Amino acid sequence: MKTRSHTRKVAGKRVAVLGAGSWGTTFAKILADGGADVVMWARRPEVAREIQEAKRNSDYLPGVNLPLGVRATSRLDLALAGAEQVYVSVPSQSLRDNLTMFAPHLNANAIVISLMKGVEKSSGKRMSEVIAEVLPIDESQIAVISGPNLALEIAKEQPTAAVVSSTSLETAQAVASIARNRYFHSFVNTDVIGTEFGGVLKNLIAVAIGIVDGAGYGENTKASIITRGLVEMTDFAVAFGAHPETLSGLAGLGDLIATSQSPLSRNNTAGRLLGQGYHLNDVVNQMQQTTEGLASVGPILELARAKGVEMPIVEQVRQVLAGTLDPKDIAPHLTTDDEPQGERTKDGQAEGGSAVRRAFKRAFDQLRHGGRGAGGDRP
Ligand SMILES: NC(=O)c1ccc[n+]([C@@H]2O[C@H](COP(=O)([O-])OP(=O)(O)OC[C@H]3O[C@@H](n4cnc5c(N)ncnc54)[C@H](O)[C@@H]3O)[C@@H](O)[C@H]2O)c1
Ligand SMILES: O=P(O)(O)OC[C@H](O)CO
Repeated sequence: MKTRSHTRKVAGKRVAVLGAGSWGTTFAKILADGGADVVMWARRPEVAREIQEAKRNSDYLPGVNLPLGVRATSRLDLALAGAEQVYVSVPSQSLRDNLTMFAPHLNANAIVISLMKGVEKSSGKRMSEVIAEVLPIDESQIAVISGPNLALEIAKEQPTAAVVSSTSLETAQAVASIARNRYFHSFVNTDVIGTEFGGVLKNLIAVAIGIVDGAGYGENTKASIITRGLVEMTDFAVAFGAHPETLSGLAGLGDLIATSQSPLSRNNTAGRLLGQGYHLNDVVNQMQQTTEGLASVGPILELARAKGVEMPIVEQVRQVLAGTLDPKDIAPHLTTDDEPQGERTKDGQAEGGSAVRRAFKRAFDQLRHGGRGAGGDRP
């Protein structure tokens, strides 16, 4: 009953999904099943044709039938004509060039939503930053979506949730009201930095988990990397202005659990192959889909260094990728040799003075005073 009335409310909202890989196609299904009028843009005409005519995308979502209402084209002008919301899902390293192509066809008032989980390798910028730089739109017209969202599970309509984040709460809510259906629930927040970095950073920890898995280690090792990995994610994101509670929400811990545990994750799979001893080039050649974590390691470590944030797990992932560390030696969170007894050797409740603790206090104060800028997952 609730679903039907929601579907009526968003029926006819014209939206575009740019990028027809596994996530773009799955997201088009989410939107169409929520009642929106969806047109996809696929770079390759044959992919657009298969979606348009057979309602299938067999390269990326084998065995999945798309809703009859999903249309597809390889012409950007047709995909973007009249679109009030534009969801972008291309590999992060191609975003800037793609945006330049999108710009002339974009409605001036459209909301642009990033579905991506990478940073630009050359600049270290988040996807929403690249969008703000290239497109002639206001910051309040930009949103990002992140969470525990393995495409194939969602394409099979297994229930999950995500966070829609925008510096404008109104924009986040407008997007959440469309990107929602009986199997996909969208929460909102205004912590764009935390939401985006959550999605980027969990990929790196998922690669680490894959490496230890491939090297033959068991659940204790993986659990300790997940736990200490979350600390690294939180320290990093908070140093850049994120709210710590966002990192313990769907876009942080939630996505970290999903990505670290699932064989469906490309990041986890790439890590496992590295852990089994394959060379990075062979792994990249073998992965036929976007593996954002591999490109994010370098820029994230550079950003971390600039802020004085320690990321021992991500650093050792870099060394495994570079071939300078044997995967069997990856357990940085457990090593205490040559370390001063300081923040790095602590776990759990930090003592006064840590960045995380200060940020928690800030966020709590903001919440207490009804601040709209808080993170976390809100209905
Ligand atoms: N697959 C998932 O489960 C999932 C879930 C959440 C977020 N994401 C994120 O979504 C983004 C896209 O990932 P995906 O899983 O759809 O990847 P994918 O590899 O399945 O598909 C990528 C798509 O982009 C196209 N493409 C490749 N190079 C391009 C270019 N230069 N210009 C335009 N299009 C190009 C490919 O043809 C393909 O259609 C990534 O940032 C990823 O982290 C993926
Ligand atoms: O397949 P991955 O590793 O890119 O992960 C997909 C999603 O980000 C999981 O939320």
